[in-house]
Amino acid sequence: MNALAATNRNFQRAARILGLDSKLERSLLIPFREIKVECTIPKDDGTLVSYVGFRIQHDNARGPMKGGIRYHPEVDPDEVNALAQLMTWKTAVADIPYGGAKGGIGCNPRDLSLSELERLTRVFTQKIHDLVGVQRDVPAPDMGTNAQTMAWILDEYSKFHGHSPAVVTGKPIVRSLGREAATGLGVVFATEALFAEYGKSISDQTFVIQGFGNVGTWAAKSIFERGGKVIAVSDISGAIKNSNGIDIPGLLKYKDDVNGGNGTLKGFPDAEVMDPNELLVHECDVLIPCALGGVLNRENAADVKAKFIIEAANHPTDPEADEILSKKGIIILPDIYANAGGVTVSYFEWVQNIQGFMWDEEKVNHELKKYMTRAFGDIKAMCKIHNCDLRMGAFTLGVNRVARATLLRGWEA
Ligand SMILES: NC(=O)C1=CN([C@@H]2O[C@H](COP(=O)(O)OP(=O)(O)OC[C@H]3O[C@@H](n4cnc5c(N)ncnc54)[C@H](O)[C@@H]3O)[C@@H](O)[C@H]2O)C=CC1
Ligand SMILES: O=C(O)CCC(=O)C(=O)O
Repeated sequence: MNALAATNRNFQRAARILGLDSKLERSLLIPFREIKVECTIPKDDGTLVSYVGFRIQHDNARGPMKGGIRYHPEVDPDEVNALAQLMTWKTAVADIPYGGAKGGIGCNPRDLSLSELERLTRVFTQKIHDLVGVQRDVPAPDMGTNAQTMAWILDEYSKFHGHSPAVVTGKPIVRSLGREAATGLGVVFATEALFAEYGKSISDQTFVIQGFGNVGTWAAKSIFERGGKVIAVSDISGAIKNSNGIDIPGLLKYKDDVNGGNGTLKGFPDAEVMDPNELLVHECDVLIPCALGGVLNRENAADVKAKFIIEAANHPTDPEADEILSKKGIIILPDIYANAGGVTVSYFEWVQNIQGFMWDEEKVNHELKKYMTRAFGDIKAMCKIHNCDLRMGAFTLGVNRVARATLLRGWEA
């Protein structure tokens, strides 16, 4: 099922549970604005190459729209639309004063040099600068982008509008303490909130992680620091396993030492190579997808052996897989809650930039834990009211908050 159909289906199930009026339901589903731009840049050898960039602004009933920018070959309007919609429900679940948006460029960042990536980012910013803004739409990193990308956007945007640090979040560490780690650390705080219900702790569980980029590395590091055993990980280059637990600091150092920090886990000596397709169905307590959407589907769901799935990636579980996994009794912590740590710390960064005042990292992480724990309690309350699973608990929570804000603001033009 494509990403948009899957996301719409979850939204519609929540709308039905909440008994939303059909006109309100339709209005919440249609994006506020869809932007599609051509981005042509000269390559380093002087030849021209054109890419298509998107920014889909889904909803702003609760505040400025917010969400990452993805550089990936599979970026297309349906995928970005689904991701933008998920941001609307996610910011509402986290109860931060934002709506939802997402952007992306259909490109493979690994095939572009640093200077080509900079030119592409600047051209994209020139094309969208008058439609984003501190109180309008605030981008951040996602797959294939990082703090450097955000610094270029800030610089380019500021040429048009004056210095505007709060126009993007996830900026380099000098401007944003804690944001780089936030999604992965938030995933671990979310897991701890879930485990509290089951009397479990990170240190007595085994973990399998798909994707070893921003989210996967920080989740793995935080799990390792708490005594959890990461027994298999994968990235675009392949998958590795070690039933005694992978030495995560060693793997991070290995990845950093290869290719100036852009390395992969390929060739890491203290683990066995495994089939990446086997990784998702590997025997473990907790499976954490941290890469692409739709990786758990009707082809592999029946074979999943994990007891818990923590959705660090956006929409990693197809609705068909959701049904199969639920019937097997596997507990799924849904994306719009599990990976909300990133946007929550983005919110802290935005607040600090607007105030011109910087928090220390201890405060950032303390507040992050508070927000993640509170949101879990709010989701559980919805599960109890509507007698539903955690995904519908999170969706009904998010959709209800956005629907209430929409109705309070009124319909008149
Ligand atoms: N960066 C952030 O703050 C947030 C990211 N997310 C979601 O988390 C996921 C990962 O994002 P990031 O870590 O930022 O991206 P990233 O670009 O830093 O890392 C992605 C990782 O996935 C790996 N990967 C790509 N294709 C793969 C495949 N077929 N099999 C296994 N691994 C593969 C890459 O090699 C890389 O290790 C995405 O779904 C993103 O939307 C969600 C919330 C916030
Ligand atoms: O930090 C942000 O604003 C957005 C993060 C993001 O794109 C996501 O949560 O999927």
